Amino acid sequence: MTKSVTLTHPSGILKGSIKLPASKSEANRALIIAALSGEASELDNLSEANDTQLLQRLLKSDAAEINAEDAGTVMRFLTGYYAVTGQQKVLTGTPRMCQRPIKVLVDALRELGASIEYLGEEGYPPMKIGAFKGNGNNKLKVRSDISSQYISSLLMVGPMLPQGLVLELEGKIGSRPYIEMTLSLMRHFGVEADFSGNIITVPHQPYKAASYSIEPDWSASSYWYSLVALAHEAEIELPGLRQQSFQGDSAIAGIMEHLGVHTEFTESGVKLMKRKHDHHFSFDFSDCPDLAQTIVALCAAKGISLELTGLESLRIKETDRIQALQVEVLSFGCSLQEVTEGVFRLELGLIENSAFTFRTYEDHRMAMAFAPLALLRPTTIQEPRVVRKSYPRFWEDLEKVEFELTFEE
Ligand SMILES: O=C(O)C1=C[C@@H](OP(=O)(O)O)[C@@H](O)[C@H](O)C1
Ligand SMILES: C=C(OP(=O)(O)O)C(=O)O
Repeated sequence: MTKSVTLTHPSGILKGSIKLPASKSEANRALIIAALSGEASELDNLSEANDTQLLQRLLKSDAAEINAEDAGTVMRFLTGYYAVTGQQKVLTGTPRMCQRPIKVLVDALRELGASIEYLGEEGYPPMKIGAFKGNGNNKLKVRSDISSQYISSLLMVGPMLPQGLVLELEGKIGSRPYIEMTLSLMRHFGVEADFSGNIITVPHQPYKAASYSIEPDWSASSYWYSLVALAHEAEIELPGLRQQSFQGDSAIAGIMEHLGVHTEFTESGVKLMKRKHDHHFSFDFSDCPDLAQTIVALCAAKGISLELTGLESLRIKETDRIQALQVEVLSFGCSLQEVTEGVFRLELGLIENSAFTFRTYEDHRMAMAFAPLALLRPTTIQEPRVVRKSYPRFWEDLEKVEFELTFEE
């Protein structure tokens, strides 16, 4: 197992065109919908991300025990899929996955007529899924302030239910663009759905086979934005990204106008160029939680004071991301504190270290958010293999723009 990678960049000048991995969020929805449609859909540009490769394998597997590893979408989407198609499966994951809550989804599926039994702690994987008695209630109230993945999982199986599905979302709607992405892909595969106020209605109807080309991953693009912001000079092209995207993380383009990167949308994708940055930035990450780590690392490095809200879901992701950030920003002499409920402030410090070392907490985004700092100092990232979850070629792509990498076994 590779222990660490140390990165340096001799010139600080970045030029090149990078083929990003495809979005694992889009891919994993398209795979579930294609499996539910029962017809052959043509999915182009499926992600090489482990989360997508894993779901592809699991959907073909007839094993009784299914391991979703550390992939939230795989765990949540397969729970809905197996429950409503009545497949008898034991569904488990990594030790961390077994600490990520799933009660809201399981309660909703049980009301719809699913039989699901917890094999460990109530409310958490592993679970045993059994027969589906599909005459349950189809009008449900569901909390939407913990994870949008529960809602997406329910929506995708909605058209298969005898009476369809009506969801009333309760509480704040976190990660809303991911719910919209689910509905957009469902519509692409021929079903109608309505999202008005906090009510989502999905009538009973068949999915239709369709072809779909998965867009490159806007979340992965965020690391390239950060690299451009930290470089002396830069011109980076990211082919295939679309201005009209299903992905909420395309918000990175607007955010980075404040933090030192201008985006030009071209016929073939985007071109990133350096520009002046603000000295203070405030942002609500409720719609795009996966961008928070990139922005915290970048602002700490560039000395941009930062106020963040909408971080509630970060504590139950691959790691407790707030805690991980609080520890790692100490390398810059910075501190990340909750100043009033839900409001975090990054207090700036002095960068005194001659080199950086960052821990990654089994979280791909910790590795990729902090790697760009190698443009300032030699930077060591521990457990670099974590990137395989969403962006397995991340280290090779850095080599393409002349980073020098030394792996330690
Ligand atoms: O539906 C999806 O594809 C995702 C939804 C988000 O999770 P939450 O809804 O749990 O915030 C996001 O953080 C995750 O990376 C992918
Ligand atoms: C939170 C993430 O993934 P998931 O919840 O699907 O494991 C992520 O990729 O940042």
